[in-house]
Amino acid sequence: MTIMFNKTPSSAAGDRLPPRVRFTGLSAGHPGRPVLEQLDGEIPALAVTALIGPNGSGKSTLLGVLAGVIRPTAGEVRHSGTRPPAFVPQRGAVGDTLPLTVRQTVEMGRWGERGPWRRLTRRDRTVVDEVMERLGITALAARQLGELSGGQRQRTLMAQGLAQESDLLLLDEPATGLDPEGRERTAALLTELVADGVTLVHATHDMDAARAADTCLLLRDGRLAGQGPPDRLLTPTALAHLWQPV
Ligand SMILES: Nc1ncnc2c1ncn2[C@@H]1O[C@H](COP(=O)(O)OP(=O)(O)OP(=O)(O)O)[C@@H](O)[C@H]1O
Repeated sequence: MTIMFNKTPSSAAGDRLPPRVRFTGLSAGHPGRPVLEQLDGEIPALAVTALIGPNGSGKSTLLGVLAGVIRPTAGEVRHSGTRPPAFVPQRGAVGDTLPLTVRQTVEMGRWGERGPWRRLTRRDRTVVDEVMERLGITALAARQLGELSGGQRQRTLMAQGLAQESDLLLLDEPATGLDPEGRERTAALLTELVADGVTLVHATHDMDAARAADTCLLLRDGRLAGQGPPDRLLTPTALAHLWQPV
């Protein structure tokens, strides 16, 4: 098993960018539970990739591997970026009872840069201010995480991810449970982030969000069932096959 970070991305003008992440023969899972089996694929740079598949097909596990929080049991994951990825988990995965305000939660996004016990610099505070403004949560700064609605908590976690200023943002179902306006704002934000130089991967059950992505990875029972642009990949036949019982 190998995980590599390449510090020198080649970006000669006009060249097709190398993928931000390439994985080959990738197997991974949880203690006593193998999930992903022998995946070969890539995450194109400066694009939105949607991970699609039924419940339990391995989307969150793949995000965990890309984020570096789950170690592959076999295969290779090769990163071409210069910064560690930022991972935004499903909002349900974050405890309601954590005694943290919204601002403190977003500030944790700077810990990778600063360490948890150091004072934040002026620049750190500016980054935190900017991402909170961008996500529309400035007015919630002093509220406890546990007092927020689902959508507000989702935006707070997203702000924490953005505060890391990574060039690879991994989002686990960022729009689940949001109202239509919230889903539209999330979709617009993803497009803006790519324009800002971020590579995005999001797991989703929302077919509109998947169709708006540049590329899709279809997972079925821990295996890669397809990879490519949504108009080619998300055909009625492919989707019917994906959701057939294994
Ligand atoms: N912490 C864990 N320990 C053991 N098994 C786990 C753990 N997390 C997930 N699993 C199992 O791994 C498999 C893949 O789960 P994963 O969360 O990656 O699927 P998913 O495609 O993201 O599902 P969903 O759409 O429901 O979020 C499932 O069988 C799940 O039960």
